Amino acid sequence: MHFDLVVVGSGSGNTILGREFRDQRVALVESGAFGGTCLNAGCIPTKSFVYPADLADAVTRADRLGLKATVAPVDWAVLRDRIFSRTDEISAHGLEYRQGDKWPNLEMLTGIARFTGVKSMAVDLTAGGRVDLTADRFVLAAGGRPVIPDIPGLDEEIVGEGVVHTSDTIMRIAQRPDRIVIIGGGYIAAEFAHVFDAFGSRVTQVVRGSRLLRHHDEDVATTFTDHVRARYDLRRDTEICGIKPLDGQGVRVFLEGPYGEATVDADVLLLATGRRPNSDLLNLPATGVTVNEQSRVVVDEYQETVVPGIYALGDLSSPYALKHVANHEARVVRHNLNHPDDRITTDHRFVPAAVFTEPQIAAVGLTEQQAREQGVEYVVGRRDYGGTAAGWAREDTTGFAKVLADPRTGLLLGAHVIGPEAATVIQPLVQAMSFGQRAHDVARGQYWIHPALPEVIENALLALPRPTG
Ligand SMILES: Cc1cc2nc3c(=O)[nH]c(=O)nc-3n(C[C@H](O)[C@H](O)[C@H](O)COP(=O)(O)OP(=O)(O)OC[C@H]3O[C@@H](n4cnc5c(N)ncnc54)[C@H](O)[C@@H]3O)c2cc1C
Ligand SMILES: NC(=O)c1ccc[n+]([C@@H]2O[C@H](COP(=O)([O-])OP(=O)(O)OC[C@H]3O[C@@H](n4cnc5c(N)ncnc54)[C@H](O)[C@@H]3O)[C@@H](O)[C@H]2O)c1
Repeated sequence: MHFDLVVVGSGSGNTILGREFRDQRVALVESGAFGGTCLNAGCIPTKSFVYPADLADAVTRADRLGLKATVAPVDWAVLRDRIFSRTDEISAHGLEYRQGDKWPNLEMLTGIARFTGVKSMAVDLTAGGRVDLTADRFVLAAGGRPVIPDIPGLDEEIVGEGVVHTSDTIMRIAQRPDRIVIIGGGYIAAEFAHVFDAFGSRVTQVVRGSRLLRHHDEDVATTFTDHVRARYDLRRDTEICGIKPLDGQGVRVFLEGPYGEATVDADVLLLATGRRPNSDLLNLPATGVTVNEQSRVVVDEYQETVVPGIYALGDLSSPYALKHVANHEARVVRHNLNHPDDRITTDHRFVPAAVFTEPQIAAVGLTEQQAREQGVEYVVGRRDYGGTAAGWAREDTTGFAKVLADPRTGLLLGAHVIGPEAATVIQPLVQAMSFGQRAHDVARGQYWIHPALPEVIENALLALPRPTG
């Protein structure tokens, strides 16, 4: 079969195939659940667990506000089914839509794609059999998957099947675990530790280093780590020496840390030790597409690989494994496929990110450590949520906003927020950086609704010294 365009991956890749492609012969290949990670096992289900977890956590801590309240035992199955009944339906409808009458020019192939030669591909169909195809152009949007760490006693075969899970399977488990061990100190670990702790599980989190979220600004990471230590059992500077599934009784985790050797028994073990691109599944050398040291597909500023006509996007190629980045790159690729003589470039200048944990964390631009390491001159403005009326209302004692700016121009270099609704509160700073607005202009050139949370941003901006240039 020959196609004008083949898209591999139905996550962000699915958004490529708009109405402009109705008169072309196109194929969409997907090996897993239609709609990709964000819909089926990523952003959407996790945040749908995080929101009720935020509510439960707020109730548990409401006594500081003078409110006596408790959370009844959480009905995990009800929560889980509310979330997945919606996402599974969206996934099924997406697949039906692509298979249906509205797209007679589209071949929906369910199976694993791999290159067999230059611009030729085989798809091993899930239902059995194989389809061989060629195409003028390809979009590779095959995403990534969890890394399974090398731990003595951990057989990859058992991951997802009972007691050992990754983010791919943990949200669909039959019941809420009474005890969970989470390995890793990044985004996924932080978000699930919050969810399970808020729902009443006994959480033990194991990290190799001394700080959680170590790529974040040090002040934020330290504040968050201290907050977590007071909330659940955090084992820092600790190695996992082995695991042993216990017969029908969960799992035993062997640890070695500053306190010596220890064991922790749990009903469930969650591996949250990073993700890797799926580039190894595509047999890329057959078509000449290259990958870098992190196994990410190499693309230029147009999202094109070294092979003309083969584009890549999202977690497969991007240094930012974030859905808003994959969406942006997909828009760039779609434009460039449609306007080969007037292509646009990807803008990765100011990529924001948020960790939906408690307290929420959001960041954009340089951390203070990066500014120092890169020899970038900077000044800092920092203000606590507790110094604003909205912070008083919440009795907030941990949150703050911190901004870094160029001392001469007053242009923002970075922003870091930890506290209530940080992911929303930071947005004016993403805007300011994207449009080249100066810190003092942002602070004083507009009204800030009183008494609302973004006043912490206004105050942090005003805490910056006046630019000298
Ligand atoms: C638990 C979790 C929470 C997250 N939360 C957030 C968040 O809050 N905010 C945020 O911005 N990002 C979040 N992310 C990251 C976000 O989900 C990803 O960045 C985004 O989904 C990547 O989109 P993509 O299109 O590149 O890949 P995907 O959505 O992963 O799509 C790739 C698709 O390709 C398919 N595929 C792979 N190989 C092949 C092959 N050989 N043949 C055919 N099909 C193939 C896969 O089955 C998959 O469906 C989260 C991720 C996880 C795991
Ligand atoms: N809110 C969001 O935007 C969001 C949420 C979840 C995931 N994501 C994306 O998914 C990516 C993957 O998330 P993640 O949390 O798995 O990765 P991560 O890179 O954020 O964190 C991985 C953690 O695992 C630790 N680790 C790695 N190997 C280990 C080992 N062998 N033993 C013990 N610890 C080990 C690392 O030190 C680190 O603390 C993120 O980087 C992010 O881009 C985003």
